[in-house]
Amino acid sequence: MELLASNVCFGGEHRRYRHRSEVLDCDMEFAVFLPPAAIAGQPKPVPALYWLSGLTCTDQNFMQKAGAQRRAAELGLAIVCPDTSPRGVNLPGEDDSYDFGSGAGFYINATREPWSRHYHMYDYVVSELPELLERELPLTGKRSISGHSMGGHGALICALKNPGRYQSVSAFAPIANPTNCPWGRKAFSGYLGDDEETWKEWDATLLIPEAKERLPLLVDQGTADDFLEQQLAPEALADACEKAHHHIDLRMHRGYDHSYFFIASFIDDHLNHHARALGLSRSA
Ligand SMILES: N[C@@H](CCC(=O)N[C@@H](CS)C(=O)NCC(=O)O)C(=O)O
Repeated sequence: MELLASNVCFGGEHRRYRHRSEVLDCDMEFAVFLPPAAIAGQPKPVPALYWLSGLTCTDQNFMQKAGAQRRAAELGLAIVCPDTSPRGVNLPGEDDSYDFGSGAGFYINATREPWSRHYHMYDYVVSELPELLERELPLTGKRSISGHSMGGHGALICALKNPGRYQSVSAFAPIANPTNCPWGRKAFSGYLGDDEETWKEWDATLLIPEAKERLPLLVDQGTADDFLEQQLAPEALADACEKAHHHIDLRMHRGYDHSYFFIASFIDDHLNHHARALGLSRSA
């Protein structure tokens, strides 16, 4: 992997890299924050939080706007931010809308042509990227996962579908029941085709009853989020959890919207949640 940039930040380092992804069949860029412990004279391997961003984002939105580095540096936690879709693959229509194609990979594996040639973001974030980073960087191989909106849902399905792979999971304003909202239906019909049966394995709310591992879900949602009613439906996820006795801490925050101002306001709670599960000693 090729180092594109690095910035010292709270005694740690924010780095951007480019690499060739085999599962996406294109070059990808991603960002990593390494806490001071991982870059000191004798670097000590640290666990990693994978952050999946939402529609229109790159690896940079979270790194520049969430303000997560201060607490991550204190905790000794690395943060990995992948991009949100394959890039530069020149599929017809890939840049036509903000909620499909570039910037909108939905962290699923497309099965429908032409998207199936590149759009395997699920395999990328669950397997290829961690395998690469755990080879190349001082990471322990212990992982947690979180994200926002499309990426909040991505985090939920990555954890629900892979028992034992993550120590903890959380989400900000996830698209909680994508088979039942316009963003999700557009993406799933485009990437998976018209047979809605095939959509079910990619919907967190529908995966809850079958979940093999009972990781508690921490979900934060703003009440002034413009997408809350039409797209996000956290109550569908909470209902599914209640029926299946799956623990969920759904926190509704009055007045907060869908932006990174909301994420920045509560990111420390999420970092502490993950640090506890990862056994980091300075966790609150
Ligand atoms: N129509 C909106 C939807 C996109 C949107 O709100 N994206 C969220 C994730 S779903 C985001 O994180 N945007 C980038 C940012 O705020 O930095 C737009 O294009 O601005």
